Amino acid sequence: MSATGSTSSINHNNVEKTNEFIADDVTSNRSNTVRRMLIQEYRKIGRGAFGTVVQAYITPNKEDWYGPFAIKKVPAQTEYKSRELEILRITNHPNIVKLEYFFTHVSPQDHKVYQHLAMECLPETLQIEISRYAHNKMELALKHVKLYSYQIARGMLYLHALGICHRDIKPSNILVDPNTGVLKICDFGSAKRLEINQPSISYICSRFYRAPELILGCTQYTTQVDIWGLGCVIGEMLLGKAIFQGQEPLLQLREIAKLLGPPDKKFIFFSNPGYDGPLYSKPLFSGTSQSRFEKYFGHAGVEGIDLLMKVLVYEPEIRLSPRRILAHPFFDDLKKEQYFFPRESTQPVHLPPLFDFSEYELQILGEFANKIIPQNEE
Ligand SMILES: Nc1ncnc2c1ncn2[C@@H]1O[C@H](COP(=O)(O)OP(=O)(O)OP(=O)(O)O)[C@@H](O)[C@H]1O
Repeated sequence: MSATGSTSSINHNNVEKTNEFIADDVTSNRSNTVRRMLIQEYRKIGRGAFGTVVQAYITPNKEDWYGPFAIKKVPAQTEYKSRELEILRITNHPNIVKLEYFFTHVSPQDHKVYQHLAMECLPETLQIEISRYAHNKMELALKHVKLYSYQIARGMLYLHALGICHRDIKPSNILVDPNTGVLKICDFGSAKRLEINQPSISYICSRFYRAPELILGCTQYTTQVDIWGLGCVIGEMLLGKAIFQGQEPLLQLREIAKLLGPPDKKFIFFSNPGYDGPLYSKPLFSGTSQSRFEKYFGHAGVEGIDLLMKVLVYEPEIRLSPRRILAHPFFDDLKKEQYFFPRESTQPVHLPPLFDFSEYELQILGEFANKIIPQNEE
């Protein structure tokens, strides 16, 4: 992992740099100090709708090197309002990607100003991890599914308590280190602090992971839209592919109805009284939705199926909250065992810290803390 904020021990001189420039206003997110620094970029590690992400090291004096960082570059002035910097500056949690430095720089290519966010760098995304297993016709071990799902829920517990809704939960926005089992939520480009009675746009979130109320055009949604995304991500880890693959926006609801059954008319009305799209009110399968969950997610065991059935529900108020998810028996194994086996490894590795809750988290958890923290850690 990265030697962030301190001198890097990694010899990156034998890796070929792709770009180098000086930035005058590099602000440290930890200390708020502003310094002139040299930035050396090594390779592109991501490209998204709004910008590119490169791996880079930075130095104030060419002797002390910091990094590697993942530097996300996004145009500084656009019509689209990104609250990413604002949100990353206030978050501090083991399951949220850490912002280390930020600065602006004019691109020599298009002469536009780009915001640069230098974050801790993790080796992979959950999307790559899932597709690697699927490609080899293998399943992600249930222990890994539990480990990753738990950490996403813990990150959400923290974000949602701050009122922050991520609004784009999907496997490519979840970073993982498969060797240590550590997971961090990234990409706060769509995130927003939701306020009661303040409308927000419903056209957010990538299609396969959109909560039903968003599909219906609800503008008074809550942070529970992220919980739907978490359910989709858990399902995808179990199945090896996205569980609801609608070919167009409104067909997405049909895919959901194929697993959950038809949406209730009341739910549709409360989501958006003006909705005039397809209702999918006829059952699309025979038998119960429980039997559908069992068919698709049988290998998640009784507890896994129970958790998914309580997370993937139409009504956001009934969908489990992050603390109820953390307290679900599906995660009991993580409390009992101390080790896991990373992919293709026969050497057990200590699980990352999962119960080192801060005072703030303990406050949010309230009486649930007793159900979540293993007895021997209290
Ligand atoms: N801290 C990081 N460490 C390692 N890789 C990262 C990091 N941050 C981003 N990436 C990589 O860059 C990709 C794009 O990053 P990000 O999702 O933040 O950009 P985006 O422009 O909002 O993308 P999208 O439009 O796909 O949501 C990620 O999917 C991931 O592969």
